[in-house]
Amino acid sequence: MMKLGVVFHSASGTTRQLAQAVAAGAAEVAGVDVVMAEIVGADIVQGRFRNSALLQQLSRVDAIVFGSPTYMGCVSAQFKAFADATGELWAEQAWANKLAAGFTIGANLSGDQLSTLQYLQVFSGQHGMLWAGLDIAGNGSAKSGDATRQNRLGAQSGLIAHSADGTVHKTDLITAQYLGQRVARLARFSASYGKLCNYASISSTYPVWCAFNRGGL
Ligand SMILES: Cc1cc2nc3c(=O)[nH]c(=O)nc-3n(C[C@H](O)[C@H](O)[C@H](O)COP(=O)(O)O)c2cc1C
Repeated sequence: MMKLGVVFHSASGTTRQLAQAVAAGAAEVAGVDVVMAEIVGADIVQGRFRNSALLQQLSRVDAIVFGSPTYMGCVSAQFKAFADATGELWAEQAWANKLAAGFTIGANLSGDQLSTLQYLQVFSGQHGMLWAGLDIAGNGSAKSGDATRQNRLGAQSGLIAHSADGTVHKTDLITAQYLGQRVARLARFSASYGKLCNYASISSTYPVWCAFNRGGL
């Protein structure tokens, strides 16, 4: 059984709704178990994230989707406290070759959410993780040609969402669900065809990778 973790912080609930949608999408993929890990303020003592059980849980998953609201153009302080607490895991590269992806939400349409996604991508890179973005062209699903117009804000390095009033847009939830499903499928693919350990092994699995991208797997 593959395991996919969804790690997120949410103060007023919108990021949590996206996290739940990511989890629901991942859970649709057969053979994938979802581990929800919420970063809460009580786990931060004198500025330091202290929930070692949550960190241990993540060492056992095959893929992690990170979520944070955009605060002042980056992740929230609570998410950053969690990230800083992974320093020892970084030193051991304990999360190397796990898949990673991310999502964020802001109150403004262009409220610097991309900067948050880019931080999540750099954070995953520091851990030697393999980043998966969205394979949906902006404002519409090229894959299915459906009418839901997924990825309405057009970011492809991950999901960017927007809520002006605390209500999460239906399309953002559908896109979050798709992101969870995609990462879960990639994790299962990676397990079936051997670990994507380095660039060389990615090259050697390239034909299979293409088949996956065409929806063949
Ligand atoms: C301290 C603070 C800073 C924020 N900074 C930004 C920002 O830079 N860009 C933006 O679009 N929204 C910003 N927001 C709005 C939040 O990102 C938005 O309300 C989000 O939906 C909150 O997520 P949550 O419901 O999961 O807590 C900020 C909110 C707070 C409280």
